[in-house]
Amino acid sequence: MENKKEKTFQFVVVGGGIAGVTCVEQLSSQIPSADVALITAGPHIKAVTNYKQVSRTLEEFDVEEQPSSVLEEKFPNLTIIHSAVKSLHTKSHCVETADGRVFGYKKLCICSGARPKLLTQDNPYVLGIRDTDSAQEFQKRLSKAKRIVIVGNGGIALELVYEVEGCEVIWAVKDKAIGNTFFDAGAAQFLIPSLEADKPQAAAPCKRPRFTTEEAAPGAYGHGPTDSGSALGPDWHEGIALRGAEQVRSLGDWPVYVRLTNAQTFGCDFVVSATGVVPNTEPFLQGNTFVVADDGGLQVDDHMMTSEADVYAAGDVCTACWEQSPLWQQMRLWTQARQMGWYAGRCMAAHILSEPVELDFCFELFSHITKFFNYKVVLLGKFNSQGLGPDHELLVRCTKGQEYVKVVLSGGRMVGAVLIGETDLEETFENLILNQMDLTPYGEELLNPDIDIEDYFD
Ligand SMILES: Cc1cc2nc3c(=O)[nH]c(=O)nc-3n(C[C@H](O)[C@H](O)[C@H](O)COP(=O)(O)OP(=O)(O)OC[C@H]3O[C@@H](n4cnc5c(N)ncnc54)[C@H](O)[C@@H]3O)c2cc1C
Ligand SMILES: NC(=O)C1=CN([C@@H]2O[C@H](COP(=O)(O)OP(=O)(O)OC[C@H]3O[C@@H](n4cnc5c(N)ncnc54)[C@H](OP(=O)(O)O)[C@@H]3O)[C@@H](O)[C@H]2O)C=CC1
Repeated sequence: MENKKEKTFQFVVVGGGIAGVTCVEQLSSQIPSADVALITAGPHIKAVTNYKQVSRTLEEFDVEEQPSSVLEEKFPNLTIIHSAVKSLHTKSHCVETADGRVFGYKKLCICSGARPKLLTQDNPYVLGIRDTDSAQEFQKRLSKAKRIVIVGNGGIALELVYEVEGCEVIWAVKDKAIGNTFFDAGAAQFLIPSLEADKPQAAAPCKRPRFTTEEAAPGAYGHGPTDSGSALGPDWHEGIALRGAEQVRSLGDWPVYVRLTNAQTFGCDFVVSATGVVPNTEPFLQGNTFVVADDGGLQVDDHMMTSEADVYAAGDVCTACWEQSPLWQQMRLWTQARQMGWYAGRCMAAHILSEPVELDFCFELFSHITKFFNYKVVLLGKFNSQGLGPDHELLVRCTKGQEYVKVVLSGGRMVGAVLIGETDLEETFENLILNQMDLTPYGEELLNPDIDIEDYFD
């Protein structure tokens, strides 16, 4: 391999998604003279735009698909190589691309993302949604569909059941409440009426969601991964019509049938498997000795380093295996991909410059801003009481159709919160979680709507 190397770069980053691009930007601005290469399978790169720090840990931004030349113009020492990495040779510090080229590295960061974890593989009637291509394929199929089955209860399913119009939607959920990855049953109950109501911008004329509470039978149907590009992100469905063909077919005439574990069988035009993701590790594992976490991600330490020397990883492909703050957990999200990519770049540069680097503050507190069913949603800390014992306490305030506020207390201290609607509480609650003040004296007054909580804690 050694003598096949076309060039050796100081830094090589694999993957043009948000983690890889942020890592490259960080490396290029920290050491402008360094030779940096970004190797990516897809034709475009993802860039963070309109970045806004909302509070100490909450951030909001847009994501834009851009031609890679924009990045190369910004950073003259950056080379972008459009090819998939086929193999990695950690001993000789080089990667081989699908078009047969070999590049050496001093430090490497793997940011190859993840792909949909489909119910079954290689069935043309089961789709996953990940990148622009798979979203377009979904839209094309939906335009002719009269009934679809959506399996899964996480972010993608929540977005789809709200957005899809003109097509009967059967939503197969194995939990008792909707949105289990983000919400508890109370928040789910608050959101349900939005599914039945007309959407603000347009009515949903033929939307007939039906809810089941059983898991899809494992022998359902599958289709191979279609995910060479980067993952979609906030507002991915804006600008693409998610409208079906409106009329319902007669029974007995469907291209595919899904049998659920509650013994019900549904015919449909196709199945969307919105059942989570699997990290893209394949080309990197073979011949190397990476330690892989239970969820299939490359294990990384508090410097984003994998178990292989000089190899870092960031974003959806990695699993955070450092001793974590009691208020943070990994979720494969846009924000964490940006934060990890940025921090990995910082660590790689610091290691080359022999400078110390400490775990970034953003990993102190889990925070996420998003939108579901047209409501602003803010999640902080252990928002779903993750990992807490039975002695934790919940305070809830709910105004139907307007807001849902839940606070998680442990030992009298706030450790998490769910804020749905325009509550304006995120900054105050973030502070209360970060400073771990004993809130026992305030009791339920904490959520009293007649008290201006911001003034209260000033
Ligand atoms: C439909 C959808 C909606 C979402 N909505 C939200 C949201 O609202 N908020 C939120 O926070 N998160 C959201 N997410 C999650 C978010 O998109 C991901 O967590 C994030 O994009 C991960 O970024 P990444 O850079 O790690 O990986 P990706 O974006 O997957 O990028 C991986 C990159 O690696 C490249 N690659 C892969 N293998 C190779 C290889 N062998 N060689 C070279 N290159 C390779 C790919 O081409 C790609 O460019 C959503 C995800 C989906 C699918
Ligand atoms: N607004 C946002 O922040 C959004 C974020 N995303 C992110 O994109 C990624 C992909 O989204 P998504 O695919 O929805 O993944 P998620 O991990 O969010 O959710 C997967 C869901 O599928 C369920 N599930 C898994 N296997 C089965 C099965 N065999 N039968 C029935 N249900 C099953 C899971 O249940 P269980 O948990 O019990 O295993 C879970 O409810 C995630 O990282 C997600 O966080 C996506 C869209 C929007």
